Amino acid sequence: MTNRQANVVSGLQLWQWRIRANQAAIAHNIPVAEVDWLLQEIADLDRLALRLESFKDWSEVPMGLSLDKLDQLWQRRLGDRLPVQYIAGVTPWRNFRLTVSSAVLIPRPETECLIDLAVAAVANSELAWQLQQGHWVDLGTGSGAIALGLADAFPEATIHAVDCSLEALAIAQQNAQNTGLVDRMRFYQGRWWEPLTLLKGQVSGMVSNPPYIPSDIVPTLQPEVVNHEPHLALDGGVDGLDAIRHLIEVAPSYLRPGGIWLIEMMAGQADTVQTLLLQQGSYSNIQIHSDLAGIERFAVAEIASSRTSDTPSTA
Ligand SMILES: C[S@@+](CC[C@H](N)C(=O)[O-])C[C@H]1O[C@@H](n2cnc3c(N)ncnc32)[C@H](O)[C@@H]1O
Repeated sequence: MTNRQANVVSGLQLWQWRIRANQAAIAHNIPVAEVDWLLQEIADLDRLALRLESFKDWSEVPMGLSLDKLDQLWQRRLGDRLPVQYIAGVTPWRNFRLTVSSAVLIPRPETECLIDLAVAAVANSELAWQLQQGHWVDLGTGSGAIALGLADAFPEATIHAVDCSLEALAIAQQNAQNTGLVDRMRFYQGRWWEPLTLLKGQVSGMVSNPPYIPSDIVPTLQPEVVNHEPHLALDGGVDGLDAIRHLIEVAPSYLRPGGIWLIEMMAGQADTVQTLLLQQGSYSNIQIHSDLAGIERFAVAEIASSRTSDTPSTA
């Protein structure tokens, strides 16, 4: 987003644009709230000014882009279903305001739960003190959301963020700089665990939201997703479980005994993931957790000290 002071528009012009944008949103079945959210992000307008429409009388409203450019992008929202977060270039996630571009998945609200589950898993561990100050990894970091959440939740930990996309890593690093957490974060380009060989046997926790959508479902997703978000972030192979299977197999040689293994998955995958974890033989205390919509969305386990498996439970 460019400097807000570089573009100014009269309050009346912006008020007229907002009315047209609201009408178009309704006609295109897009939530009207997106218009005001976008105006808060790109113009110096707060909720009250928007609600009372007090900005209508302002001679100048500073904007991050020109009204023409804003309108062009809004037409893409309507016609191409470009996600509004890519227009604004930012999205809220936990207590962060994250930069996003079409190089990264827009971090989802349900993914926020991964951080709370990581904190709970540590709190319930006999090794809580060691785990919270050790090495944590976010595999497939995208915008860096999970890595930042971990850095925030575990102030004494070092966070290692991996992605195979250089463009995504650039965004993740920018977000780390913006939040002031960058000193405890490391970034690596590569495939899942591969760049982290030096950490074998030492990692306190792995958190990942890998691509998990079966390949034949990807084209059926809503146009905002399938036409604009990176397919590298979505496509999990024939049954959606390629990446999760790999993470189950390889993690035990990187995680320390008692280390936490935590992933996000898709509705319908929980039973298979639980079985795969059990069959692998290194995991104990396997639990499935639901998201706020009641969908079994997260799997958490720990590396058994004796490296033998345990009976699973559903939380
Ligand atoms: C579903 S997105 C998750 C992004 C972010 N962690 C989040 O939750 O919003 C999956 C991420 O995994 C990355 N990815 C896909 N295949 C990968 C691989 N083989 N190795 C490392 N990262 C990979 C993608 O580039 C993408 O950023």
